[in-house]
Amino acid sequence: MDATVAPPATRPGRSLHSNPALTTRRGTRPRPWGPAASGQANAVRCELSRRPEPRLVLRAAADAQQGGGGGEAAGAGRRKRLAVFVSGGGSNFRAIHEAALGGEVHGDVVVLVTDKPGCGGAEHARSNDIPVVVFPKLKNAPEGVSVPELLDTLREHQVDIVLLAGYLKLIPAELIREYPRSILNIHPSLLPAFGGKGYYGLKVHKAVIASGARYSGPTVHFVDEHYDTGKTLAQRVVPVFADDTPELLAARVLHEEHQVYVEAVAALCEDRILWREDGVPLIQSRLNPDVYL
Ligand SMILES: Nc1nc2c(c(=O)[nH]1)N[C@@H](CN(C=O)c1ccc(C(=O)N[C@@H](CCC(=O)O)C(=O)O)cc1)CN2
Ligand SMILES: NCC(=O)N[C@@H]1O[C@H](COP(=O)([O-])[O-])[C@@H](O)[C@H]1O
Repeated sequence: MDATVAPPATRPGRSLHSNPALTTRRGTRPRPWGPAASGQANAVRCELSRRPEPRLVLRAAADAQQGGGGGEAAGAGRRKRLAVFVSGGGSNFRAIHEAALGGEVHGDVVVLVTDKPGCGGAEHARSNDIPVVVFPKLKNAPEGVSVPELLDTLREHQVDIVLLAGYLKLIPAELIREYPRSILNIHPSLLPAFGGKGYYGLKVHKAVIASGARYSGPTVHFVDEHYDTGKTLAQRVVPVFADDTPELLAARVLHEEHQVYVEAVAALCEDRILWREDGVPLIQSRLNPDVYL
């Protein structure tokens, strides 16, 4: 499918989602977020600035000669088979698993991969009869599999989509090639800021606070050969407060992670990811196919 979408002016009757340029209204002093506010549901008052929509030339993943979601209409197609990679507690894994069981995600977690077989994510998998595979093979995890063995295991489970959820090892290029435009990661900062080697867990939030940034939030991105350099698919924004600790900020970001990752995974499972001409992936709204997020 190659849908060229012209600006609204020439397309009466259909409106595209305007990219909101969040600006405070002239003369309005931005109000503080959250607890510092006067108890109202405060946010910076914004107005949508309607700019002429850029011409969107969109292609479904299949049409872009890539793997990943096919070209079926949104919501069509069989349930996707998911592999989730974790290294820690696995709260994002659990959010995705619960969304799959509850019907929000049109897929099923069929295998859990971890470098830490005793971690919370692996425990959750075992208690839900989801097979656990250890990767990579390490001194303290001799039961780990090699890259070819991992690929064979994912094929045996007929995995369609790979989801990294707090996994702390570099995904090898062989896996990237096997699953083009079908591997997602959740990172706890607004990439490209505060990403790359050494940026994981509380280290990310410590760096954000030390930088003086006033906003942070999670990024869902496609995975390429390097840490955190793949194409951004979705983000959420949270405030950073003056008295924040890394733990407080981590909890605020994690809450948003659980929602934005489930939304992104749901879109990938329903083939609602379209690729803009310049290579940026967009989520097609489930409610209105003319809206791209
Ligand atoms: N090929 C890719 N592999 C992985 C990606 C990716 O984008 N491409 N994302 C990471 C997840 N991640 C950030 O989101 C990330 C994880 C770990 C590190 C890191 O510096 N790791 C340390 C080792 C830490 C440990 O073993 O305890 C390191 O490599 O020295 C950075 C970013 C998952 N894989
Ligand atoms: N750079 C990778 C990274 O820092 N990932 C982060 O690890 C945490 C895992 O939590 P979870 O195990 O509860 O999902 C999450 O905050 C995730 O964004």
